Amino acid sequence: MYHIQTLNKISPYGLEKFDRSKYICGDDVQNPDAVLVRSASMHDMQLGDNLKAIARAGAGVNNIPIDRCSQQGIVVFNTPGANANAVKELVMCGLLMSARKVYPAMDWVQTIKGEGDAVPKLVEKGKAQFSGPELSGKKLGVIGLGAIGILVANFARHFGMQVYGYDPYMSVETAWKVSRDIKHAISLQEIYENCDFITLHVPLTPETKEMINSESIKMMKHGVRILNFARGELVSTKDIKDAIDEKQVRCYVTDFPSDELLGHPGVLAIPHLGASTPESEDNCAKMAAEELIDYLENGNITNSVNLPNVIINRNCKTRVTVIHKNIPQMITAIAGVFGDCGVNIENLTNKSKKEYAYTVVDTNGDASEDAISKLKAIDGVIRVNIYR
Ligand SMILES: NC(=O)C1=CN([C@@H]2O[C@H](COP(=O)(O)OP(=O)(O)OC[C@H]3O[C@@H](n4cnc5c(N)ncnc54)[C@H](O)[C@@H]3O)[C@@H](O)[C@H]2O)C=CC1
Ligand SMILES: O=C(O)CCC(=O)C(=O)O
Repeated sequence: MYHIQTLNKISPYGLEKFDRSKYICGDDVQNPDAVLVRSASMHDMQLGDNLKAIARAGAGVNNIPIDRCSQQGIVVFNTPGANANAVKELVMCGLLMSARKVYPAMDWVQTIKGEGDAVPKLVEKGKAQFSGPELSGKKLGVIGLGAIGILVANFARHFGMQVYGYDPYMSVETAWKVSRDIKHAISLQEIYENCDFITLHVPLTPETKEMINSESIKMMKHGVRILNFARGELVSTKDIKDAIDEKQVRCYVTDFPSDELLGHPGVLAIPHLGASTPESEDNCAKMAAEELIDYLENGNITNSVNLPNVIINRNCKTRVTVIHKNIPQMITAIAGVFGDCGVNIENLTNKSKKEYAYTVVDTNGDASEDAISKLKAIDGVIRVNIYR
């Protein structure tokens, strides 16, 4: 039996992918083979020797200790694009709310309850304080043109916005999806200096941490509106609050509230709802479950953030997979063990990702305990798995 520990509420649509004759799933599972997680932080968790994989039902993996996982041979998966439409739709809502003061206006209108026939008159009198600009004709800067950023950029054109996109790491494949009338910004400065609205869609990395700070805000247009549906740590809390107080920033919409931000005028705080739709929760859970199943049962890797993607049909008696450091002589050493044990290799695949590599060996022979011990003893080998 495989044991899957869930760390958050995971859609049943995903959980039902696990065949109950082979899998035990639950939040109380001990010593799991794999973990299925959404936003729960795993940084302080012990990663047991039996743990082979972690699947993040979502995009951001900053809640997972990736380096520690790689060192222990634990494959970390995410579900690229599976929640992008949900986030895009809430970003559109955020754009409108940052401009049209709908939220404070709805709060205010409740205060005139009980005024009887005077309500319509009071509405007409009171509404002036809540007027806000249209999006049409305004400039929107999208930072990060991945699964979400592209959808946001392409959709905002339908509001009549002029869209600037910035992403120095964009692949050619991704570039094909960007609408032709989106202006390709060649620097962040170009976005900061030109845009009335700026929306962040980058992962949290050492490079992006607090990228919105007093220096970057200084370059922006007076009265800019900033949206953050990516991660709270991308924006310096102190600097954004100061900039709002100085009216340099008109509104900050964030899906990542903190105590310091809640209640601050000009901050629209949403409780991390970007991906909270049944459709996106189903998509993410299904994709994450399928990734785990194919890895645990076949050693195939799809959508890993720390190891290369390797998907090979299994039509041999035995598959041995080796997670190892991406250093010279590894393939020779691994193949040598099979040769020394008199086992013929039918198929050998090796792929690498940065400092780590993955070798899949298919054979019609058997992998003896002796062979497995010898593989594990090779300098640079981190983990060996056998699939029969
Ligand atoms: N609010 C929510 O519920 C959700 C938030 N997120 C957050 O949004 C982020 C983006 O999600 P996806 O679009 O699905 O990820 P993605 O991986 O498809 O796109 C991220 C893009 O950012 C670009 N990028 C990386 N570093 C950059 C930099 N320094 N400057 C400009 N571009 C840079 C990458 O090239 C990539 O195209 C996630 O990492 C996550 O933190 C994602 C899903 C739901
Ligand atoms: O699972 C969630 O609700 C959060 C989604 C998210 O932040 C992500 O996918 O990066």
